[in-house]
Amino acid sequence: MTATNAPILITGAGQRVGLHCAQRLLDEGHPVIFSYRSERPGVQALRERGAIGVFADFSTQAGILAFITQLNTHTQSLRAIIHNASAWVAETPGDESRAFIDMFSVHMLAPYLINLHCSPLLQRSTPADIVHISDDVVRKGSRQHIAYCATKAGLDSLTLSFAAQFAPHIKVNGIAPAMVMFNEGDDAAYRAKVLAKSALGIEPGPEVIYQSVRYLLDNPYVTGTTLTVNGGRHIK
Ligand SMILES: NC(=O)C1=CN([C@@H]2O[C@H](COP(=O)(O)OP(=O)(O)OC[C@H]3O[C@@H](n4cnc5c(N)ncnc54)[C@H](OP(=O)(O)O)[C@@H]3O)[C@@H](O)[C@H]2O)C=CC1
Ligand SMILES: Nc1nc2c(c(=O)[nH]1)N=C([C@H](O)[C@@H](O)CO)CN2
Repeated sequence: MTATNAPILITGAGQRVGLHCAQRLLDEGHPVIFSYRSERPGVQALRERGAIGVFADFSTQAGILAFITQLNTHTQSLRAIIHNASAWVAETPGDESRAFIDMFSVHMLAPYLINLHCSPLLQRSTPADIVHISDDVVRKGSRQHIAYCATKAGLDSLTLSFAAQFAPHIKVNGIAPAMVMFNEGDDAAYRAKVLAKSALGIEPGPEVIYQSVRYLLDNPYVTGTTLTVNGGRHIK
């Protein structure tokens, strides 16, 4: 059965990139289901536009499976799944394992279980896509975010495996951004340091990620690919 306008699921859409992409998908007429963990103004704003918010804490298997159960009460098909939810946590002395386990769970276990359990929903839509949002830092590693980088590298591996597993009906791709938007607490010195790392030297904002999502959803001949969106960090 081909769903005419099946919803798009985007995780971690309460703020920043996920919120922007959810808003843009709504702008373009897609029904949206989104996951959130904390009540934020963005969560209410999406609800007011008719999007369905589903609570999710992806830090445990139980939380992931509970989300999947809830999701299935809201829809019988999905046009796409965008795995955006993420924790960017540096190593904290004495608590390294907790951080690693948390980021393994949100960056790898959640996409893995959601893809496996929700592929039947995607099978009911044509076309159908999975998008994993990773990080350009996987390309060379990170001294300050070892566990974060390793778990994002695992997500890139899931892109390749699920692309092979789900072809030809479901396309599976990744997006690997470098800095697209700073965090509120980032001071001027940090911002200057980060901007100097790329050839283009700008803070582009979340629209560049939506443009990448749009390309992947609209292109029928791209799968198993991860788009680099990094301002030319690799040539600097
Ligand atoms: N911002 C940037 O410059 C860059 C971003 N990226 C990637 O792009 C994506 C979007 O980035 P950005 O918007 O900054 O992301 P955020 O840091 O704003 O995180 C997005 C959401 O993920 C949710 N989240 C975190 N941990 C969990 C969890 N355990 N369970 C459920 N939800 C969770 C948070 O929900 P809540 O707030 O409700 O707790 C948060 O709102 C991410 O995958 C990120 O790694 C990659 C490179 C650069
Ligand atoms: N979940 C998140 N992941 C990342 C963030 C973020 O704010 N949340 N930010 C970055 C930085 O911008 C980094 O790219 C700067 O070099 C990376 N990942």
